Amino acid sequence: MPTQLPHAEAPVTGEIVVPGSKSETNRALVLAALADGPSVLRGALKSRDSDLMVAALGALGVSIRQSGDGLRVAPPVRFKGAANIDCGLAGTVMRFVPPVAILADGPSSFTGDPHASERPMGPLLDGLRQLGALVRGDRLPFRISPPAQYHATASIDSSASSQFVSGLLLIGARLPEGLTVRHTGGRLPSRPHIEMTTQMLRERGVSVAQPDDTTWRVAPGRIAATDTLIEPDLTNASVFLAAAAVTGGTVTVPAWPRRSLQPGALFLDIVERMGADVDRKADSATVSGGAALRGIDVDLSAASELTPVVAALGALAEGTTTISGVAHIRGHETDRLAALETELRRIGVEASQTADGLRIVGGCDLRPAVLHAYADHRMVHLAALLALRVNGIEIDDIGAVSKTMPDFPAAWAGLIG
Ligand SMILES: O=C(O)C1=C[C@@H](OP(=O)(O)O)[C@@H](O)[C@H](O)C1
Ligand SMILES: C=C(OP(=O)(O)O)C(=O)O
Repeated sequence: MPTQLPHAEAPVTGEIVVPGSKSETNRALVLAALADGPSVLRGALKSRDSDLMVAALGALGVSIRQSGDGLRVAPPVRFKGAANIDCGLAGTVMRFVPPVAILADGPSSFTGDPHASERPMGPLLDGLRQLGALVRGDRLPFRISPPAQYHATASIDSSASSQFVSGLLLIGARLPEGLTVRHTGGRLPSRPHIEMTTQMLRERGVSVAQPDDTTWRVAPGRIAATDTLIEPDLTNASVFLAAAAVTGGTVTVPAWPRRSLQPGALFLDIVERMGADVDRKADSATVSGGAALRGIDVDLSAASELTPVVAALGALAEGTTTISGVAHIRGHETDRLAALETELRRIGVEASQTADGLRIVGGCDLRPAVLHAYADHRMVHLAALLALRVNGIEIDDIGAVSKTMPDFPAAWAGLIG
């Protein structure tokens, strides 16, 4: 049954506390599993992607339980091979857990949602083969047997996803001779996510060198157990801030970090360029809409997660918005370029794919429709933003938001009023 999305009868105004970052939560879980003792994570995300990560690490022998206001993660003496690890549609699970599985005492098998087998995996699995693992399959489902002897270098083409590099780097310190990862392909997307990986490793005492733009060297050694506070998810926060921009309202997100490697942090600059007012405080961010938004040219290579929300803003702005640098999002939860083109056209937006992005003509006459989510949380966010201005828009599967924010429908309804 499609769900009607709220229309804004008045400017959207309020404050919204968003849950923890998916990217940080799932990295912190993996690093805690690899650490030299028990760790505690506070502010961790609770959603389908983090549940899948908890279950995956549990299957490898990691103990993870709620303790007070945090998650206590205790690594096993040795990881055990897992009969079945369900990756769902989570990129962080399918790309970060297989490297951990090569440290186990036996083989592990990986499965996922039907569409998960369309997501690129080949370069990561090749990287694991270069480290000595035996891997059967090149996409989900696949099976991994740990190496008899570990090698210390992997050269892979990571242009389809930064997560291949991140996944390998996460285990580097635990290999007998450490690990050198080289990216050999074209443009590497989502570089801030790789920096998030290296920063989180360094925070845990791991030495990571980057001799050049496409090479990372992780020294062998211990990964220190930590007590970590996870930042709010700034990409999910952007959807709420965008609601202010498209309705002339004012929305504040508290606990916005002063400095963050989350790509969602870049949203503030983007929405400002489109004409909204942005107030960056030491511990919050506020976006206010006012005059009509204007279309912009924007390279989202560093922050491709933001493409659906920027596409929604472009559709509701005046003039043309051209998003570039995101060819690889054809391999995200769904082919996002095709999905965005199709769904925007369904309500009357002139949208067309380019070689590496989208061209969106704002100011078209828009009509309501039932939009499709393609199991993609961020396609629901697109529909929710469009519905604020186009009365009657519905979404076929609002449950897709459970991937990173199960509470999105209630939080959205609460804010829109
Ligand atoms: O490492 C991460 O946490 C992520 C990296 C990015 O993946 P890609 O490089 O595949 O875009 C991003 O889009 C994804 O949502 C999360
Ligand atoms: C691309 C995304 O997710 P994943 O971690 O599954 O790659 C996303 O959340 O936009």
